[in-house]
Amino acid sequence: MGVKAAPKTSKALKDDILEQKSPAEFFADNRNIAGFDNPGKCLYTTIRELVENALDAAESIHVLPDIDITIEEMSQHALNHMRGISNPDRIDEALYHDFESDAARVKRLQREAKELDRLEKLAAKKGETGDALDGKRRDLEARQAAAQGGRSDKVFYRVTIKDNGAGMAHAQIPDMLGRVLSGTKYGVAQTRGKFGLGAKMALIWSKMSTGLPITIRSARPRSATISYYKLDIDIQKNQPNVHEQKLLDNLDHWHGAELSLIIAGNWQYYRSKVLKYLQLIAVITPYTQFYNPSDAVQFNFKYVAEEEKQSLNIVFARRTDVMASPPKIIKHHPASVDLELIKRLAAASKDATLLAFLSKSFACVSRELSGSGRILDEMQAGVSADMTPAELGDTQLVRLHQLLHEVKFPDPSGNHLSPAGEYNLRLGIMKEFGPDLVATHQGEARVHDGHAFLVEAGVSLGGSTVKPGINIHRFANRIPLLFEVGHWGWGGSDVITRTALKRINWALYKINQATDRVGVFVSIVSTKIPFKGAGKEYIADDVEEMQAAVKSALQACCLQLRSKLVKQAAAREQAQRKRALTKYVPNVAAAVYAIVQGIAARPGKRPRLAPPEKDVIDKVASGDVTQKTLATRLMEHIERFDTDMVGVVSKGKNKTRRYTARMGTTLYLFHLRLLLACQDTNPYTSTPPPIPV
Ligand SMILES: Nc1ncnc2c1ncn2[C@@H]1O[C@H](COP(=O)(O)OP(=O)(O)OP(=O)(O)O)[C@@H](O)[C@H]1O
Repeated sequence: MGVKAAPKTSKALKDDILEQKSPAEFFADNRNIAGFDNPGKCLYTTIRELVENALDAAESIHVLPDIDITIEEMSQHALNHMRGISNPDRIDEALYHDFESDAARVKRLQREAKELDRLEKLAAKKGETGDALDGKRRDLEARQAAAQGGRSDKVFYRVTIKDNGAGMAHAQIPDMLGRVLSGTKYGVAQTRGKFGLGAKMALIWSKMSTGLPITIRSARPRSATISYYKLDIDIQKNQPNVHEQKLLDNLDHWHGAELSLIIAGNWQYYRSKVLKYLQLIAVITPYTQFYNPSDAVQFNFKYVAEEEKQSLNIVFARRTDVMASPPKIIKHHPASVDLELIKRLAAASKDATLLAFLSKSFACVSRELSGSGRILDEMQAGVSADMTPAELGDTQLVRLHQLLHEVKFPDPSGNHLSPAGEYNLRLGIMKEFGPDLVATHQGEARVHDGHAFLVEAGVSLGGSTVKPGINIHRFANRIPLLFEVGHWGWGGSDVITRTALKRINWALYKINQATDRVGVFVSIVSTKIPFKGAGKEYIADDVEEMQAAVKSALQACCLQLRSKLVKQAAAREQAQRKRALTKYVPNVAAAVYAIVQGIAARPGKRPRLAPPEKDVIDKVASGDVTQKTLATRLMEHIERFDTDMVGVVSKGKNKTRRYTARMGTTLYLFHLRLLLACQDTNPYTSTPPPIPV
């Protein structure tokens, strides 16, 4: 049998081209992973990332944050001028025409709008929020505006954010801001930042959209100098590219950081999201202020448009200086470490024995467990107590990993976390939304994957800017989450949204989820938030402990509201009852007075009466009791009866109604007899007469 000839097509056998990408290149190619989807979203996420760094920096040195945010609009024309590029006139306009005719485009957009309306109606019917469709709606509106001759010109923005935080060490600035995946927040601590990515993504976007570098001014507390840098990032090499650096005199003893960069964006369609984000930051951190205490300002937000009338200057005023206690860095809990981490910790450890390594490197490993050598005895695998961690072999490390996950260590307590606090949350909600009622609750610390987490919730009712229905506001490590609600109809699911919409029976708490203006605020803090994606936009609904914690925090708020609502309803009913009865008092007093006066005017034909009725007739005859006296007595009776009713209202609506009806009958038929007595003293100071059924 002959050997088969190799196929002629040598093309298929050529080696595939092997390429490598730096982390910066990867994130530049996949910007959406980090929340940099389109120009509008890029502008929003840039502001968000820089504001969060500013807040982290101020809180890390326990200084009340003072943040200045300025967004300056810049046309392509102005940007070209800045970059020294001329703005030539177009020679051949036809080159710029679209292939789709204007009429066809308008028709297509109308079709898309109809489809979007249909999807939104469907979502509303299912009781789902329309957040998942928000982006689509905004995108469509942008295209509609462009089709109708709106502003289609690319717009650029200079974003400048200045804080009064810890600043950065001069030598570290290039790496911190010009090397993807570098940062100071990788430890086990609750921080807004986590990945060492956000500021670099803003820089990558500025490089991709305008090619301009970022400028940085920064000073550490008590530093005599201010570091000044102008740098960009070499995306292929993932390394900073410093254009200019110098040290300036710090004459004002300033500390903090000021970052300024120019990026493409779309303010028009992301304006509401940016303002909403700042409003929610003000809810969850209502304690920020200008350094000058007389200037009670939290955020100073300035939008400078090319046309003066479109500019904005918004101040989010501070309400309190009660700052949340700062989060603490803790050690790894044994249940949270993976094999790789154990290897790294063991290799880096300088401890002389394994016992010392276990008790010093991990949280919640008590002396009783590590000190007595019980864990080491359990390890077996040839391990002895006097070995150093660096001497552990691969199999021994695997065994240690297994043991750390199998032995029941106490849970982390959660006192290293920094929740906003019920006081701050309530204040923030009151200040930003002005609701009629608000209830807040902070749950107990719970644990997921060896990391403690805490859920705080607030539920509000009313507020002039709140839409009817359930309005959900989500926070994670005190960052507002505005996007990717994770709709189950549109992929994914978010634990807060899903719990509020599907796991709470609002009617049980006397809340109408369709018509009442309900604000739901849920904040989760942890050393590890199980975010889906580097954009940190939502927390998946697959962690049972978290579902349970969110649900119980919301239920606790709802219970508080329920009792307030019941009391309010009782007070309202009481007022209504009083109004209804009071209305008849003048007529009844006049009618009764006329009858009694008639009897009094004919003394011979008076019925045989005993006191107190006889006394009344005598008093009417002598003029001591007038129509006014009767009216006053009736009013006193209504007042007194209502006071008695306060204790009855909690017995249920039907009982209250029956009681009210009886009271009306009593008042006008039976009690009249006694009213007529009209003694000098009020007859009702004694026990009221029995009420006829
Ligand atoms: N305003 C600032 N003040 C002080 N340090 C800052 C400031 N901005 C950034 N930094 C430093 O630069 C580092 C990198 O910031 P970057 O935004 O890239 O990532 P991160 O905040 O650590 O994490 P994440 O990507 O999750 O936001 C931070 O860890 C911090 O040490």
